[in-house]
Amino acid sequence: MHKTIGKLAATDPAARAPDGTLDLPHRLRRNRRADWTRRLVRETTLTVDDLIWPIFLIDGEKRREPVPSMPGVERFSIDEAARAVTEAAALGVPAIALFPFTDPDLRDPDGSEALNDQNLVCRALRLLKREVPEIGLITDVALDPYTSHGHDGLLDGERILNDATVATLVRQALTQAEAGADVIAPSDMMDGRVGAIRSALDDAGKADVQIMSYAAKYASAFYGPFRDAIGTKKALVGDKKTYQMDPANGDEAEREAELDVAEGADMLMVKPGMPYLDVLRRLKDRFRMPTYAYQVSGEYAMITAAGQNGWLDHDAAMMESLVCFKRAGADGVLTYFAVEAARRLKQP
Ligand SMILES: NCc1[nH]cc(CCC(=O)O)c1CC(=O)O
Ligand SMILES: [Mg+2]
Repeated sequence: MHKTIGKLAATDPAARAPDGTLDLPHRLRRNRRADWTRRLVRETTLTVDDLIWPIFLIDGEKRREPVPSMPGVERFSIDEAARAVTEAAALGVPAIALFPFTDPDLRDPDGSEALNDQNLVCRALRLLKREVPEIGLITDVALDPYTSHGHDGLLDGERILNDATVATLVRQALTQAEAGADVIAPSDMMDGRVGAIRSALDDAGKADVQIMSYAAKYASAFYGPFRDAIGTKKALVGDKKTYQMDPANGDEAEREAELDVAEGADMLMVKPGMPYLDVLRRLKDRFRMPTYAYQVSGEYAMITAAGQNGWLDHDAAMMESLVCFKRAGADGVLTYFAVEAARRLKQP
């Protein structure tokens, strides 16, 4: 019998046997002593079903163009995208998210290319729906790939116009749904856009199209490489702090999510990922919604660059980061590592 049950054994001198053995009733290391028991007590698992792969699109044919600040990530012309997405689907990745690099000549202050049903995203949607029907297609709703000033909304001088932007986003969402988007993902952070998009989709006979809301999207420095990838970094005038959230705020994330749930969001997202795991946990616990984390471009760049320098073990850091999203409450992760991670998960 342990003399010390209920006490802190190690601080009780009586608990120490003459040979120095601690008289411990609880030894948490017992469950960790071999691989089989570690597997048996594991609380969360990452599977390929948890992975959403964001990809970048460019115009042209047979083109794959590296993104310098995201080593290993390429922009695809849509024929190449079909090839890459076919491979992702074969690995079991359930969904992809599409982001266009728009020709600067097609960008204007109103982002009108967003409403063109022949734009890069719409053409990719139609091709991918035909060639890879088994994968889910998620599209980003926001104007930044299409505006000459790089903002997600319409500007009046330096002011982002909320309600006028929402009207345009609704039309962008309908254009994407018409072209074959399965999930509309508004990333713009305008107030009221989820409700407006939901009712417009329903009125258009698109009640089956889901909405994944970027409910808590922060004004983050970690989006830098993404803005390189879609070519908005040089264009962007000022910053996005009047619509994206202050990284210092957590309660406000709950209010953002609460409104999006009330407006009809099917899924919630927190973005960025790793520095915001507390926000993820709060939203999951409070709303019990399907909740996703976006491991953004800057997070990808950090892990990849440190791996390339030999400063950390790339694959181990990648897999650890992904399982930690699950532990923090994510139902899935948007990650540029999706295909690499899926390949690793396939290994015996
Ligand atoms: N609406 C734009 C958008 N959608 C996804 C990302 C960032 C994704 C990433 O960094 O990987 C951004 C960038 C931004 O808000 O400036
Ligand atoms: Mg909101």
